[in-house]
Amino acid sequence: MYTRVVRMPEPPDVADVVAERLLERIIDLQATRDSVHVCLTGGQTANAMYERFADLAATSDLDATKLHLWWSDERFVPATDPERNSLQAIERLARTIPIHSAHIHMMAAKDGRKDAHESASEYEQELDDTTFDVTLLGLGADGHCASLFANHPSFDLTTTRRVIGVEDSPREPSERISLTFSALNRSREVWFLATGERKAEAAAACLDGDDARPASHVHGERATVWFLDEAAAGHLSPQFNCEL
Ligand SMILES: O=C(O)[C@H](O)[C@@H](O)[C@H](O)[C@H](O)COP(=O)(O)O
Repeated sequence: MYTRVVRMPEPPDVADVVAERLLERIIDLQATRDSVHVCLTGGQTANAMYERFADLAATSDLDATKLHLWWSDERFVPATDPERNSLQAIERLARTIPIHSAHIHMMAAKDGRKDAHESASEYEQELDDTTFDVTLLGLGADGHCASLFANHPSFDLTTTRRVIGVEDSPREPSERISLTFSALNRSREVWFLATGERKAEAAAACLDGDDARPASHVHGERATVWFLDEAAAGHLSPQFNCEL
């Protein structure tokens, strides 16, 4: 298992490079597999990447029938609320990619019948023993990833639950559903995406293994790759050399 940093000049370069590499990886895996499982994230950096991925996919050999999409976290709001991470990703990806609706594994929306905890249990069943081929994660300026926040009950390294309901999130909206560390770490590769100076301190701390930051505890079984623009890479220790 290795950790690598890929540094690029500007935020659009992060979107471009991650989209190209993700498409290439999925197409490679599809040559030998009936299903490829990608776990998506919310956030502005990821949204820019989904736009780019959709553009590239339109003229690629991607086989949408073999692609499964999952989410690392969701904002627990009504189904049509544009704040939903899944809606933001799907509206961008579905522009060019005809993904099977049965392969779009969204977390439940708030419908007044089940709460976030019950919905988390349902997602845990749907997840079953899935291992993600690639898990994408945004990084909060406080070092959170998915909806696992520092100094908050969601930051639980010992839970055996794989999906949890999150209340009183320090970031709006306050109710969420999140994969836990045990589910996120069931990924062959974890790819963090972060841009902007606001993320620089957290990115450096996580790469230095600061235990107090949730994102420090997420690693791919094979690889953990941090895709950063120069601003987000501004505080990294010298061992994380430039590489594209
Ligand atoms: O629901 C959410 O808000 C996210 O899943 C969250 O974990 C996000 O990925 C990071 O906060 C980074 O977001 P940005 O890329 O927008 O800074």
